[in-house]
Amino acid sequence: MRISVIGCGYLGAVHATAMAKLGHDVVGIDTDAAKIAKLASGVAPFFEPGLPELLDEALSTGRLRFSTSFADAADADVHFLAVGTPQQHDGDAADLRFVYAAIDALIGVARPGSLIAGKSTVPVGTAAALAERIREAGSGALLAWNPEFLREGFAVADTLTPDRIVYGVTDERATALLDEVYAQPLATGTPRIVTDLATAELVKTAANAFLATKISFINAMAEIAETTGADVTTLADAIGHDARIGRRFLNAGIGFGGGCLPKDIRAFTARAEELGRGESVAFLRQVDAINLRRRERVVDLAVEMLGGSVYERRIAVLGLTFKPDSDDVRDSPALDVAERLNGLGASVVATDPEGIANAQAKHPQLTYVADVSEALRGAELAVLVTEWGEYRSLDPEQTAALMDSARIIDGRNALEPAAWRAAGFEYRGLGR
Ligand SMILES: NC(=O)C1=CN([C@@H]2O[C@H](COP(=O)(O)OP(=O)(O)OC[C@H]3O[C@@H](n4cnc5c(N)ncnc54)[C@H](O)[C@@H]3O)[C@@H](O)[C@H]2O)C=CC1
Ligand SMILES: O=C(O)[C@H]1O[C@H](OP(=O)(O)OP(=O)(O)OC[C@H]2O[C@@H](n3ccc(=O)[nH]c3=O)[C@H](O)[C@@H]2O)[C@H](O)[C@@H](O)[C@@H]1O
Repeated sequence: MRISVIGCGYLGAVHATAMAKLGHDVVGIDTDAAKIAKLASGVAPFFEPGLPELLDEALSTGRLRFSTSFADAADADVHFLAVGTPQQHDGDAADLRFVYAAIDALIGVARPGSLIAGKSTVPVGTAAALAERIREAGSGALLAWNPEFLREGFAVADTLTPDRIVYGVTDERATALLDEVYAQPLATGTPRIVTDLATAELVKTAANAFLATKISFINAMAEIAETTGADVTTLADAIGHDARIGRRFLNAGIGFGGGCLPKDIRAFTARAEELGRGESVAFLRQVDAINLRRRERVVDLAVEMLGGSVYERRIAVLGLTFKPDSDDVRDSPALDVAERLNGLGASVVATDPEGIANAQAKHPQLTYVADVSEALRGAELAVLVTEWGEYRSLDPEQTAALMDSARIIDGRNALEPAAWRAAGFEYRGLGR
């Protein structure tokens, strides 16, 4: 099939490349010329394990190309819409301007009978409004919503072998086209849910809201554990054995960040309020508040451990990205903690295996070093805020030898407390 992917950010670049891997003839379109030039030359514009190899392979087969011109999408059978839907600058709602700009551009080129399949995460009701806009413009293109559930760091596998595929459709022709697109994963038994537009949009929003709630639930338990001397990690293991609860997404720590969970729960709340259903998801405000409190907790702990002030004290911040195996620092709790400590006058030295360039672009005033040993050297406190494998496997004795004082905050509960304490560390986790 001929496929266009509109918007080649984290989602779109992976989707375009994976579609070529599935045997389709793909063009990726983005308004960012620098990004398109990189992708076209085989360079992934962000860190995602497995993507460079897949990109190379797809480009070499000739099945994948990139362009800044919507005209190059004109002959596609299916256009995937993967532009950003960030939080508005002055509120919680999603900023849909990129979605509308892309739809308007597509209306100008899409063939009658071709399908525009939305992958971006949008407030419920958006797809119906877009379908109306397409119809009013007299375009014969169809619209479907086909939300995406990939996780950064596992994006390639999540796209090639998804847990499920959801189509929101109003026309059987859309289902048939999407079945052709996903023939390969469907043939291996991937569950396919065909529904209406609103349900498809809501499935995505609900999934992210649930995941965020699960994380804030365990972080709320961490707060109680901190007051009672209980251990939240043991608690998570114990409740996680109940298959109805499950252990995944019960890791307490400095909480969730990234380009999706935080903005998606806020956009959901804003949309529900618009619909007069604010009370139905009012708990999501608590989910957000619990999450943000965890960042403050780490900063308070740092102040406490350094005897009341971090001013001019050297602190090594290990991690900048919102999670390991990503270079994404959008709404990163790790970067936020580094920034807050810096704001209190601490002498912060931050490090990350992949996130320094993006962090530097956002917060140029922080001091960054590429090497973790250099970050630790002379520090009076280490704060682990992104659980990269290389930080998890740090040797406590060697770490103590590098630092001025053996103090560590394990903001992701990723270390073995006994081993660090045995090496002389004052070790503090979150809720343990
Ligand atoms: N990042 C992720 O892991 C996932 C993201 N999503 C959703 O996918 C959407 C995109 O997210 P990301 O890829 O992370 O965002 P992003 O910000 O990395 O990428 C968006 C891209 O769209 C491009 N763009 C903006 N306006 C355009 C236009 N009119 N025409 C063509 N391109 C245009 C931008 O230049 C940018 O490259 C969001 O709605 C997000 O919630 C959903 C699942 C996973
Ligand atoms: O809509 C999206 O963009 C995506 O958002 C999340 O994926 P992602 O943002 O890549 O990252 P997650 O693995 O979900 O982690 C999100 C945040 O939660 C934190 N987290 C995760 C799990 C946990 O137990 N505890 C915890 O604090 C992570 O450190 C990270 O900051 C969802 O997991 C994807 O299914 C979804 O497609």
